[in-house]
Amino acid sequence: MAARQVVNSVRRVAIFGGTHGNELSGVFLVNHWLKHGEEIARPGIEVRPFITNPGAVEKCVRYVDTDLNRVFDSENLRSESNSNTYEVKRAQYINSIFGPKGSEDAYDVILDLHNTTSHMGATLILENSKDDFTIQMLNYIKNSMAPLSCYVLLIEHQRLKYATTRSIAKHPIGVEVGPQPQGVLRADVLDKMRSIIKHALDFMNYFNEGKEFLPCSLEVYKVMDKVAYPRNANGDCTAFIHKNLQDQDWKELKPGDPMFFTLDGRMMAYEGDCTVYPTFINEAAYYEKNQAFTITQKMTLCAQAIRCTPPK
Ligand SMILES: CC(=O)N[C@@H](CC(=O)O)C(=O)O
Ligand SMILES: [Zn+2]
Repeated sequence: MAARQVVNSVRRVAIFGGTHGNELSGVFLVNHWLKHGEEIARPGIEVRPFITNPGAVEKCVRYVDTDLNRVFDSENLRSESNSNTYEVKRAQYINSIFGPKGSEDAYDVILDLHNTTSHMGATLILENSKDDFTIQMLNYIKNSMAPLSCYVLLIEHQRLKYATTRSIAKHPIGVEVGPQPQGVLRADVLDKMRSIIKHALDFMNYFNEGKEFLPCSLEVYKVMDKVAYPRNANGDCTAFIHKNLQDQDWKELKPGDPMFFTLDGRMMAYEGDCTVYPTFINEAAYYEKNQAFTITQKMTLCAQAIRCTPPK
């Protein structure tokens, strides 16, 4: 018989919005749920909606001093940390409520709501390829979203991984839906995000009720690299996303395919040595990070069956 993991029931869940203040689906959903909690209530689970970066939400900007979704590392979270930017202080506060990161007291699950200007559709972001509970949840959400596509981006990578706000939970999940311009709310994007949250909460409810989730496999796109914009000596971009690549997130990019164009009419091709799957193509927030798109490879993860510890 295949092994089955017995996991504790889910007790505390947070839904974060406004980690980036100009990504409005999460801001409006969380503010709505703060007033009308029935939609996200599930028996026996404390579900807490929370605006993580109110200063950035107020100004409708990504961040005030520094990107909140990059500062949840042990260095910044140490209370004696001498960085006292708005976001680092905020990170310490958030960690004191929903963490501490890596401890038994941390929240079980954090769903962090984001939007992208890229054509990524409904995307779930996974941080750990060995987290069977989360893989099972993402598999459930993906199947429940069908026939709508729902992609899973695995950001586990030695060099490229970043310290996210949600990473203080035992099971962190990023919800990334696009395309939506910064500071804009689109109904189609909001609907997708809202369904993802419904299915995530339903999964945790069924799990707590004792339902067994059988072994599963999940197709994910694993982050392999990022591609920078070509720039001149002044640091200005000299080439931009080619029209053949625009909106082609999750589709094959082959060596020789057009990648960038220059204003003087040159095309620059992708010169990797194998077919890859680009995503976060032309994400507005990544110009300052000098990231034109992310390169991923498709792979399949497997998770053992899971079942909740029976109540004593
Ligand atoms: C466009 C955007 O903000 N994306 C998120 C992805 C994530 O939450 O992992 C970020 O860069 O923090
Ligand atoms: Zn974001």
